[in-house]
Amino acid sequence: MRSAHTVEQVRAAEAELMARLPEGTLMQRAATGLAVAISNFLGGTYGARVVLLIGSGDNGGDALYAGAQLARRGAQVTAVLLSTKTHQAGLDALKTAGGQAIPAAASAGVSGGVVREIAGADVVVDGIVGIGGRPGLRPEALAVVQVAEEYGVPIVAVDTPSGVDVDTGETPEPHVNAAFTVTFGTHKICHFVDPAATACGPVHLVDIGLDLPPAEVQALQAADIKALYPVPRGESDKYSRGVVGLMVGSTQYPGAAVIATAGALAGPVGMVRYIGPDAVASAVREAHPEVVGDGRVQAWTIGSGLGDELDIPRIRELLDAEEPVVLDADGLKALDDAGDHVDVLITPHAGELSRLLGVDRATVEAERLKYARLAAERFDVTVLLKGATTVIASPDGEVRVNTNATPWLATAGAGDVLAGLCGALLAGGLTPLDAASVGAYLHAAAANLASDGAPITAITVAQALPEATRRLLS
Ligand SMILES: NC(=O)C1=CN([C@@H]2O[C@H](COP(=O)(O)OP(=O)(O)OC[C@H]3O[C@@H](n4cnc5c(N)ncnc54)[C@H](OP(=O)(O)O)[C@@H]3O)[C@@H](O)[C@H]2O)[C@@H](O)CC1
Ligand SMILES: [K+]
Repeated sequence: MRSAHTVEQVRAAEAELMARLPEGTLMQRAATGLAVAISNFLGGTYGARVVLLIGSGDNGGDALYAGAQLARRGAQVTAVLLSTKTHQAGLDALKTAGGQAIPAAASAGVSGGVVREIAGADVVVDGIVGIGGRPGLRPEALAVVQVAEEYGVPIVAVDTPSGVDVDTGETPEPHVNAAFTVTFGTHKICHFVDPAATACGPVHLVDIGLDLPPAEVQALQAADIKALYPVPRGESDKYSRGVVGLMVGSTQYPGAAVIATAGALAGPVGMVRYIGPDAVASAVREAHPEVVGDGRVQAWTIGSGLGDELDIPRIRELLDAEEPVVLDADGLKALDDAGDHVDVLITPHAGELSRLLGVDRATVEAERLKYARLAAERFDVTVLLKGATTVIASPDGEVRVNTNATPWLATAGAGDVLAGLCGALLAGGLTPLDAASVGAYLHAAAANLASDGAPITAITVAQALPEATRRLLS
């Protein structure tokens, strides 16, 4: 499991640990981890040209000490000082190791010397701000970051890409887009939640020995997902493994029924029931002869591809019944904030969530964590907000993210596969939070297998689910 803590939690853990250790120990641990990561990225340090962008705080201190270590191993290191305040001991260490420091600005904009240094660098290290920063980049920082972008020099973010909102993952202002990020002690929320997560690139975690409380946001990994998956036992039969009912697809969108059924059949259930118009049911049985009709189920998937044919009173009855429900796509129109929906999992994309909450789509895209949490609380449901990183928020405030998706998964019908699969996982006995976590993970893993760098269709994702599950469970 990967955990992301808030800045406040990190500060408290840091204070507690620093009180027991000689001064500067944590920064040295951070700097060593950073120097190793940069050296690995460069494939060695001798002769490499490294530019450090240094802000006024300890984030700059980390970069300066790491720069000193790289300089001692033969790198040519230049610190660009963005503030009149600089971590003095770090700067002294860099100079002692043979590095140099220059101020960022000339009278108008970035000095020619700084442009030349950046243009010739193999890597730029962003030590502008870390967890003490406010969103956005000040003009002098923005100007040097733009020089690095212009010359295509990769930027390594120290702890966090400067300019992002660390505790929310929002990016309301200009920020660094990192080739990768090296963070310390624990992940921060910006590493997991988009749009900031995308700005981080891959994130390397350096252990500095912090003792941390339960995390605000968690990203389950393969071993966690494996532990949750409902594997049948010797005494299981098709009913005890769970039966999922699908109320999806329509004469308008018959394909959604076929695709969602494929997702459900690849889940852990013993049986799949389909309820819908005769013509659609025939299409489903033609594609999947094992599917049966109406009867008792342990969970429902409702909504994918219902189009205008949705029966809102009937859906509301099912939402108020005992069986847990995955509510997707058009079915979301039946959701109201009056009922008790603790066993309901909704699977909107940003546009659908924006309609549910009455805010515009761009706002939801920009503040994904906030709006996933808000919907979970308002409707008393678990929310799986689809996207490059999926945010899953439960009504009791627990938040998880799924980070293994491929952009190729943005294809018509992929959401139907996910809805069918999540329904099967609910019927298999998982809670909405766990069903969403396992569903999002396997859906993305299947997409990666199916795609392997090429375009995919929803059906090929469903077809890859058994192999993704096999690899997970083996
Ligand atoms: N905690 C830990 O466990 C460990 C932490 N460590 C490291 O320390 C880092 C935190 O250091 P920190 O507290 O000194 O804050 P940090 O982010 O360097 O700078 C804040 C200062 O920057 C300024 N400023 C604010 N916004 C700005 C902006 N948008 N653009 C430009 N400047 C801006 C503002 O100062 P001002 O200029 O306004 O006076 C503010 O005071 C952390 O991320 C990690 O790298 C590790 O060494 C070891 C373990
Ligand atoms: K940074």
